[in-house]
Amino acid sequence: MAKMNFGGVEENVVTRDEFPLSKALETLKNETIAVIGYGVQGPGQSLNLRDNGFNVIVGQRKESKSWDKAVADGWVPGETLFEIEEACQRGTIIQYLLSDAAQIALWPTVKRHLTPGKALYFSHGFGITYKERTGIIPPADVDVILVAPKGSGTSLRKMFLEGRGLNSSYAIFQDATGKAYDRVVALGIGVGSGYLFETDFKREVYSDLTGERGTLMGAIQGLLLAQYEVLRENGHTPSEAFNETVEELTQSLMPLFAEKGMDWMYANCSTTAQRGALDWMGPFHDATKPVFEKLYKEVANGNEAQRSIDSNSQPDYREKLEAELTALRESEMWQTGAVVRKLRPENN
Ligand SMILES: NC(=O)C1=CN([C@@H]2O[C@H](COP(=O)(O)OP(=O)(O)OC[C@H]3O[C@@H](n4cnc5c(N)ncnc54)[C@H](O)[C@@H]3O)[C@@H](O)[C@H]2O)C=CC1
Ligand SMILES: CC(=O)[C@](C)(O)C(=O)O
Ligand SMILES: [Mg+2]
Ligand SMILES: [Mg+2]
Repeated sequence: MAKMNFGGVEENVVTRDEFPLSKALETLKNETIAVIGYGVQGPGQSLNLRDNGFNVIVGQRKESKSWDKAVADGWVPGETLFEIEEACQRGTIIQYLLSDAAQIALWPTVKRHLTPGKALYFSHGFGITYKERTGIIPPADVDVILVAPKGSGTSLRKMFLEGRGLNSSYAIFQDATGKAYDRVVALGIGVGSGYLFETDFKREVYSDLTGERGTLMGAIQGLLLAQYEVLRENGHTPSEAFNETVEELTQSLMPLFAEKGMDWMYANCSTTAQRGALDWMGPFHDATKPVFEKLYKEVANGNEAQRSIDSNSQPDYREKLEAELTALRESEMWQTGAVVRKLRPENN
């Protein structure tokens, strides 16, 4: 494990140099990795593992679109693709990648097949951390481990195919076999992680729920919408409002701070922009910090988890989410976005 200095703070990380793919393959050579669920993370992780040469099978409900997708991706029914229960029985490592709500429903099935020495793997600290609400309490004689890619399974796969890697955190909740560390790190490398950083299940889920509700998804949606509305209410065209709010951000400025940091973005903008942005950073920070504090509290007290369990356990949760996403897609702002994307020269 390498110690790295992050802005003055030392952390344990695992890099591909110190734990290469060859070592991961050797570590897991006698294991059957059963990836349960073929939604977003399932395809990304299982396909990367397969392409990396691991012994991997998929478990998915037969009467589902995801089953058909798995077949289309080359998983063979009866050989590498099974009903969930059969995959759990065959796997020595069970990667539990159903939606967090479905993990509660299927837990009795999975638990039956957690015989001594197997490993139970999560990509989210949810089920274990909120165990009073989920009922997910693994037997004591299995390893319980986590690799949480910090991004969508779609990006995990795309970046793998581009020869890149998405960073992941890893954690060990229970080391029954003495092999949990090697197993978790080998799996983290195998699924296509960039580097791995250490966490525990609770810190993973608290930070993840905060991040996706915050800057990664919820906060950015709210922030962009607020600016777009103000520009529109003051007579600016959709084209101007969208370009000045979203297109310039994703196409010009975000790539700059992705490449070399926020200061690099500043250095490549006008001194007019730099002066104004540095001045307005403060008011935006002060206006949003209390919202982030409230959000973190709601995560830590379990309310956010309960809301998610309650809504995503309803039989029609997919239809309800889809209706909300349709409304978002059909809003003026994102209809404008569709046209703006179509007008990108590379899309013509
Ligand atoms: N979506 C992502 O990219 C990320 C997800 N995660 C975590 O990975 C895990 C999997 O998440 P996703 O891939 O988003 O899951 P998902 O919402 O795409 O669902 C995965 C699978 O669950 C199955 N499923 C749903 N309800 C079911 C039921 N009642 N019975 C049987 N199967 C059912 C679906 O058929 C689907 O194949 C979760 O713990 C999530 O928090 C972590 C990082 C990113
Ligand atoms: C993609 C990711 O890591 C998220 C936003 O946390 C999730 O999909 O749960
Ligand atoms: Mg996440
Ligand atoms: Mg998440």
